[in-house]
Amino acid sequence: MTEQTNKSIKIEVNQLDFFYDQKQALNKISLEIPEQEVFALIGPSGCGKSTFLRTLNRLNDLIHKTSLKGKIKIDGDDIYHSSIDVVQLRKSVGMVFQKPNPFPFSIYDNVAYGPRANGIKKREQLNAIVEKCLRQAALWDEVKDRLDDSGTSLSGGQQQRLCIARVMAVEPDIILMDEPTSALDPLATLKVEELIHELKQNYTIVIVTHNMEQAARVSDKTAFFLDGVVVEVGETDQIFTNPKMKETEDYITGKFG
Ligand SMILES: Nc1ncnc2c1ncn2[C@@H]1O[C@H](COP(=O)(O)OP(=O)(O)OP(=O)(O)O)[C@@H](O)[C@H]1O
Repeated sequence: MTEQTNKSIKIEVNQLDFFYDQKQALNKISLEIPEQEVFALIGPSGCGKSTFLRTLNRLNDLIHKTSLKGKIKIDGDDIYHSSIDVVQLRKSVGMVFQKPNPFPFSIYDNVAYGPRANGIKKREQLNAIVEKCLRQAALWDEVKDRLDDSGTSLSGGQQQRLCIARVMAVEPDIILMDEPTSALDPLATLKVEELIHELKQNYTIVIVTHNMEQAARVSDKTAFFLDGVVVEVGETDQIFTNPKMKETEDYITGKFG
């Protein structure tokens, strides 16, 4: 829940339109996402939440025949400007997917992969990064004696925390999460939610979730999407207890979606 409201704006989205070929999936989205908060995106299936999330690290660029209008600024820089290094952008805007997707390597190598790719070769340095990230991901105690085991040998919830550790190892500022707990059981979900709460001290987090209780539990601000439009955005408490728009109320009370 919100502790303070005077944080600086990390991500500024202005009049964003997004198209898959001729089909418009996002329509005039304008949002401000403050730093070191959790920002939830909710709305019925197909309303554009994942599309929006992927515009923030330009992952949609990889999809054929897509186009975009409007502006997205991160720390004041237009991330679609021709001078932007997209590889660097994706390092600073990490992503955790719906289904845990560890590499078929050891637990250690999953976390060390990004730092190694960035040129870090010294074993002690890699050891320190691996331990720090696994601790931050609240996984260290469960895996410290089996770092050489395959990442895929972990439980689903552990795999998702390993993926979060892997993202953190490249030192992003922003972590995007696309339904990160939808494949997890309630206990594993709780652990990941606790982790999200811890992580916002250091990161700006944008999370897509279908789980209304989860949005209410973990986020500071919430945007309600419908048919590619942001119908309402505000403090999570307000959205869930006193929504201004009828569509928001109908959705959060389960009347549709
Ligand atoms: N790769 C794609 N090519 C063409 N259309 C797409 C593609 N991905 C998404 N869409 C369309 O864009 C619209 C928004 O989809 P998106 O996946 O962003 O919605 P969502 O709110 O995340 O849905 P869900 O909650 O089901 O994951 C939908 O109409 C979808 O069919």
